Amino acid sequence: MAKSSSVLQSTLLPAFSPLHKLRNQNFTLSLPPLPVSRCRPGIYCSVSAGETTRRSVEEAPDISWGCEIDSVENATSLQKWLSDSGLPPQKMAIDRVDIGERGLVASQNLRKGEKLLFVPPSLVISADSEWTNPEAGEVMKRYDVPDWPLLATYLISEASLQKSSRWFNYISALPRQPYSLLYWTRTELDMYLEASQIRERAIERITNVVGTYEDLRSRIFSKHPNLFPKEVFNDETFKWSFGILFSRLVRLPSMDGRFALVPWADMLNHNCEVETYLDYDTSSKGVVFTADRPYQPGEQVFISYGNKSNGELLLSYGFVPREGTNPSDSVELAMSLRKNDKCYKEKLDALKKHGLSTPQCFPVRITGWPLELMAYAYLVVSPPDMRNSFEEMAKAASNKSSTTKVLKYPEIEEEALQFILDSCETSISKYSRFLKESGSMDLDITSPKQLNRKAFLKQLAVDLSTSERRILYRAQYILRRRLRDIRSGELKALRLFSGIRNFFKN
Ligand SMILES: C[S@@+](CC[C@H](N)C(=O)[O-])C[C@H]1O[C@@H](n2cnc3c(N)ncnc32)[C@H](O)[C@@H]1O
Repeated sequence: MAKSSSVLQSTLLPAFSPLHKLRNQNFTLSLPPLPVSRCRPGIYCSVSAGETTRRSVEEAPDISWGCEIDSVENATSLQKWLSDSGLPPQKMAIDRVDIGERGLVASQNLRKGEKLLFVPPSLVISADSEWTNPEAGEVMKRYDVPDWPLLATYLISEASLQKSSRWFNYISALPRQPYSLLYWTRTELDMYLEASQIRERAIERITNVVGTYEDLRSRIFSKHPNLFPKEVFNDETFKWSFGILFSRLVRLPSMDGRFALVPWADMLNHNCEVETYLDYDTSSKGVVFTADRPYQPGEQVFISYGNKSNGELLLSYGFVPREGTNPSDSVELAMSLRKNDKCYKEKLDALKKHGLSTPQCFPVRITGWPLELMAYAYLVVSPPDMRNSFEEMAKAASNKSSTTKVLKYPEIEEEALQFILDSCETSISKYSRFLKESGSMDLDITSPKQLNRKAFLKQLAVDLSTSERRILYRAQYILRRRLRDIRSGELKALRLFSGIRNFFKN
């Protein structure tokens, strides 16, 4: 399903499309935003289960690199290797933490405004990094592969070379199974995220990853099987490498917007209340962030992954911040043209002309909804005698309108608001049904490990649904109040009118 508004775009949002769609275009990726998340001790998500994974496991070997996400041992070796390789002495250390399992913790007082990290470019992985297997790198460059699939292939290539790769210590400390919706099976997505539009986004993303791998396989790997053997470069290893990229890749604005994996910096967890981002510092020539608050020794240090909704955080990073703590939270509301509309085709053509469709999703926030959504609602409810305005409405709904003028059609405002309210209520009822049923949902468990996984996924889905429904409840409240005001205003006008009429009669 398409999304028209750019409200959710942030500089740190990964946008990813398969090669067959984006050939010769640059992939645009970036890192994530920052809400406070709840710690869920004792629940781990390290087991693959479900039909997709089972099938893949039969076809391809398990990922044999990386570690359990809470492993501090590998992180300690990483820390040592980084300092031996030129990372300056740090005021933070890797440790087990309440939020995010492993994270960076202040080892001394940190001042607000202080620059931290200073990871040199030699320790950063980007599209320009040297390949331990130079022939494989040459082939990928010859095909002009864009950054995202290039980096995904690079990561697999280096991981498979184990100790011969200079990144061995880094890769050993990466999670063997990154938390991300890429690891949810189709059944799990359908069962747990049935009410949320994030389900569609996850399916789309999984399809893109599979499509990208298939494209690389048919165009490049199959022609160079010695350099890219199937046992190493397969859909399972690509799921892993893309999972790592989605949850750890950053865009560095001061390095010409380059995408990079920054060892050490990628141990920082996200907090919605923090407003500081990673970037390259031209004066110190290293990747830094500036502390936006003081930290005491032992306190966990956070950065922002960008202004992302809870759904987007779940999609890329596999966690949902605690309800009400994410000021950037939003929910996608789906709206559709009415099938029995006499002007259905004309309206659809107008939408298509501006890159929109039916159904179409718009982000609703706790503070309100975008003007594009209102324009779309006007188009849906407008009668045939307003056909001259269809074009203007579709354009305004697409966010491409050059004027900042707010569309106003007083004659259909009430109907448009009622239409949005109906869409909200349809969506609310889906969330309520899921939340009610989730209490008695059969988890179909066959082992204790699966119990952990299923309970974990279900909890994430409940948290996401609760936070998305909360935004819709707020929208419902505002819409009802507005409609009440309009209707009572009309009533008053009507009374006034009949009063005047009676006056003249008498
Ligand atoms: C860039 S890595 C941060 C380091 C990571 N904690 C580790 O141990 O490798 C991003 C991952 O950290 C975790 N994470 C980051 N911020 C979090 C938060 N606020 N709540 C829960 N998990 C978080 C998620 O698993 C996410 O996919």
